[in-house]
Amino acid sequence: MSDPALSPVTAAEFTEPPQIEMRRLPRLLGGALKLTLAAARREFLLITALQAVGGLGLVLPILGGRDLLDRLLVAGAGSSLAGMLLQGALTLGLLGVIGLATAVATSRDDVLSEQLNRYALGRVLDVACTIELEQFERPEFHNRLERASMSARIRPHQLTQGLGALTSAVMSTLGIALALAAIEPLLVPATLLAGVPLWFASLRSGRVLFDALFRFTPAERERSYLLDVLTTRRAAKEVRAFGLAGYLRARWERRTDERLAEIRVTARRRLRITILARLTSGVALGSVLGLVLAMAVTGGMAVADAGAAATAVLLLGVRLRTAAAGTDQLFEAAPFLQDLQGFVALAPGSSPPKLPQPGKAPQAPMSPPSLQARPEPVGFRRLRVENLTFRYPSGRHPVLRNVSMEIGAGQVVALVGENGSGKTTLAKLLSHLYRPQAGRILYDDVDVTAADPDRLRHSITVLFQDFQRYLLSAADNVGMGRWERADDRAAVTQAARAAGAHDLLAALPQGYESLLGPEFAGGIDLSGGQWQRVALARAFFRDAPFIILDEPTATLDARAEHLLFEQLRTLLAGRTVLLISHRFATVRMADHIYVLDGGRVAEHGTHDQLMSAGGRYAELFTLQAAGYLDPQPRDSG
Ligand SMILES: Nc1ncnc2c1ncn2[C@@H]1O[C@H](COP(=O)(O)OP(=O)(O)OP(=O)(O)O)[C@@H](O)[C@H]1O
Repeated sequence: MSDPALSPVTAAEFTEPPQIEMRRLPRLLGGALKLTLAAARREFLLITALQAVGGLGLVLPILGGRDLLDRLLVAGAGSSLAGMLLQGALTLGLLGVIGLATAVATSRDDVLSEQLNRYALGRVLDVACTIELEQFERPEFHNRLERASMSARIRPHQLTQGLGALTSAVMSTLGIALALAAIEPLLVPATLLAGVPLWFASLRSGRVLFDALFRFTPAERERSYLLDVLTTRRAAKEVRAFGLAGYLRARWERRTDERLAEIRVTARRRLRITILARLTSGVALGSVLGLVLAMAVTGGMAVADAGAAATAVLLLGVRLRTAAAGTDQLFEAAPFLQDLQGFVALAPGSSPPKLPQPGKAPQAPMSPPSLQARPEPVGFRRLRVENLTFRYPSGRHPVLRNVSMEIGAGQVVALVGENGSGKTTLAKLLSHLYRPQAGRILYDDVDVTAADPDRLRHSITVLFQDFQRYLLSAADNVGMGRWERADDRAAVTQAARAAGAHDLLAALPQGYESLLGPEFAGGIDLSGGQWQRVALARAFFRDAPFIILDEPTATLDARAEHLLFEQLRTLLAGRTVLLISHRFATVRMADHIYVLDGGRVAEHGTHDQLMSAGGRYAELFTLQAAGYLDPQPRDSG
């Protein structure tokens, strides 16, 4: 999705740091300004106006000060004290107003920061939620995602701070320049020239920082990963059981040392740039002050004028520094924002999923789940797969080669094969999570290989081996199978019953409202098999006509597994089921069985046909069955 506020400068794959060219800067800053206005128009305009008041207001105290000095020197003791006091009070009053404007601007800054953060992170989420799953297989995508997430958090705000500081500095510079021009116009361009080295330094320094962080993204991701392993509950028990904490910690420390070294080098390079720029700027400013002094000494300028001019030149110097601090921020943020814009441009045209409206009755596009009902399959009466070939982006060889199969609506088809033979991958293709490089998927002779996957997935349920454990309420864990009608408590309970999870969930302290997972206050953890029942309930609750179950009973106890498969036919009657399982006792009840071997279909048929064929299936079946039989008595002879 292209966001007008984040229109891409370039959406190319950034394997190299993007180049920021001077001619692109106005466009980039314009884009960033649009982003700010889209995210927080009111807050931004208010803050900018206050900063402008703060900046422009400086001119009056300077001119007021010069007037006071003039009166004192010219009129001496004869001048009116009351008039002078009034003028002094006015000047102080103005300084107060300026201070107030600045204070209010600062106080609104936190809100602005949060609004920008939300908006920019929202655009990052637009990409993360809608981009094809395949991108998550690519390290380059993760590098970009990491940078975009980091940039979204801090860079838009940094940009507005830079813009604010610059606006304020430009306004006050303008004010002081006007005051200086009233004294001696020549001094204005001479003083402003002193700002040029600072401006170039900002540009260069920002670039140096971005290049360093760009180079460091993969290492930084590794560091974050190690931190994650060391700090999350998921990994904590294995880290302890294997005594890995010290080893992993040392790796994290090493990566951190490398990062620190890189940051030191970068900081030194940036410091060199800054020192050089400040020296050049300081010399230029000193020369202007020398000129003022010379003019005063040679009588070219009155003493009061020279005093005010010197003050104005010094103040201008300070303002130029403030402006440089602004441009520092601006040019530091610019390449990161360009990178972010490129990432945001990756979002496909589809809109992000709609969120349920609080308090609004959820729409129910599907009929309430009635697991005993026999709805006609929505998608197909016959699904055909023709010569499917698929390779993962990071893989060297195809994982599936010329796979062809057929599934009739209402059938239970099983996929078996050894570890790594491609079963889960085929399930991912059939649920339209990935697109094959070759071959077709046909619904009743209609090629749906390139159809809108979101629409197709509406009629599919997939329960993966590594299903999610949502740290939400038990009811949510089930209801998220079809969030649009997650409030339908009767249906949630029905799905939980079908999956053998109802008694367990009803017995929790707050029943279905109990929070699952102990990471949040009041949360309760479940056993592996109990979690699997909840995941199965979620799959049932989805109530889709085509159900893909990848090892749905891997962690269920023998009784639960037996019960489930006893009931499966009844529970899922009328639905098409693709069942992946290593348990042949389960597989044998399928209408048709496909055996995968090294990414190819090695054989297929009914259990009886495959057993009579005496091929791979018969071999695996017999091997497993032998494990349940009494061992052969040892030959004592
Ligand atoms: N995301 C991935 N990127 C690269 N290769 C992958 C990816 N996922 C799986 N593979 C590879 O694809 C092959 C098939 O994996 P798949 O998960 O489909 O096998 P499977 O038959 O389901 O195995 P299992 O019985 O162990 O679940 C394996 O060699 C695996 O290494």
